[in-house]
Amino acid sequence: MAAAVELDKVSIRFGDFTAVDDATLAIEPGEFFSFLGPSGCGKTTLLRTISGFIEPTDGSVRIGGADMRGQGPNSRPTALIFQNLALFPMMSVAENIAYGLRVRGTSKTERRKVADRLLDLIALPGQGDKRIDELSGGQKQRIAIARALAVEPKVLLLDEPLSALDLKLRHHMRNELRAIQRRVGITFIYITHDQGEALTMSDRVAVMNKGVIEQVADGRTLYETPRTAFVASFVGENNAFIGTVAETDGDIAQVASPAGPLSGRNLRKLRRSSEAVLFVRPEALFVDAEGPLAARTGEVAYEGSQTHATFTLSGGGTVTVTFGRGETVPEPGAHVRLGFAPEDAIVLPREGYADA
Ligand SMILES: Nc1ncnc2c1ncn2[C@@H]1O[C@H](COP(=O)(O)OP(=O)(O)OP(=O)(O)O)[C@@H](O)[C@H]1O
Repeated sequence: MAAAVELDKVSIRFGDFTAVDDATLAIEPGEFFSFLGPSGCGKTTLLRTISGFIEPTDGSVRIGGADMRGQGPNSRPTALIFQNLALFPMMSVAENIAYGLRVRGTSKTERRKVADRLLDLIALPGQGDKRIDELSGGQKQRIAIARALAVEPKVLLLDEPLSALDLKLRHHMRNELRAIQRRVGITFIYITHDQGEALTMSDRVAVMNKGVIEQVADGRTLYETPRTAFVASFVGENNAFIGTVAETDGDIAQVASPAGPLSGRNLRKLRRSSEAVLFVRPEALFVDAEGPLAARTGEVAYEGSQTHATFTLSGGGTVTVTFGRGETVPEPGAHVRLGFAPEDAIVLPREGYADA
């Protein structure tokens, strides 16, 4: 089967500015796929290119195997849901859902049937006669999804659809969206700058930085084996040590950093003298009398099952450490040494790492 959406060397330029640089990837049918990156990294531009509002400057977009060049948004098998949902307040819920069908000339009876079926799907059965302003934010969100699904797109494109909702509802809607996607079985392409959102919902995530797709992988892979310093710092919390590779030994590299020599997995096979960043996650650090890092305990925050503590390093800089239940957490002000297993740290090229 052809991929649902393929990007082949897609670049998008606005004058001299490159918003998307040489993007190549294939999104599978039925996949929940996210583009994740900070504001301005090119996510929306890429989504608008897939939906046909922008033509790529170079490269091509294929949907279901067909080249989309010259096809406008209305002739593509995609539907786009914006941040601002643009539901029609004067129409009932059912009329909103079936709006796209009315435009296509579908009969009233058929429209009602489709609306009722979609209301079941989004877990709002029998709500078709309500007015839009009688609904909660999360319900409106689901209506917008039902309205997009009514025209039976092959691919649903979602542009930060949860960003206007409060935190609790946003978390709830993550599960809802994922459940709806499983039920309809079509491809969802989701863009967000919220890594929690991307990681919890998606089969795979493309992490973007300044117009470049830096890594495409499932959430666990992004967290455990990031390919670039940007991905390591953007996905999940991480402690970073900038330095130079002093030695390599098999899969391990030692980085000379202001905090002293530190060892981690040399995933990108960096050679001696390469500029590097060693990353170690807060949960991989622990108090260790023999550890390489001399530190003074700063703030300690108890959060039930975990405790987060910050430490000021004697070589400069701070690190965050997560302690599990039952682990002894040093008192604020206490001088300790911290350590970690080299297998739990990653050494990556410094290139593109902003926090210099
Ligand atoms: N029509 C345009 N003309 C010129 N520059 C543009 C245009 N559209 C987008 N850009 C620029 O391209 C870059 C990427 O924009 P885009 O909206 O794709 O980012 P984004 O990752 O979706 O960010 P956000 O999360 O803030 O929406 C930005 O620097 C933006 O200013």
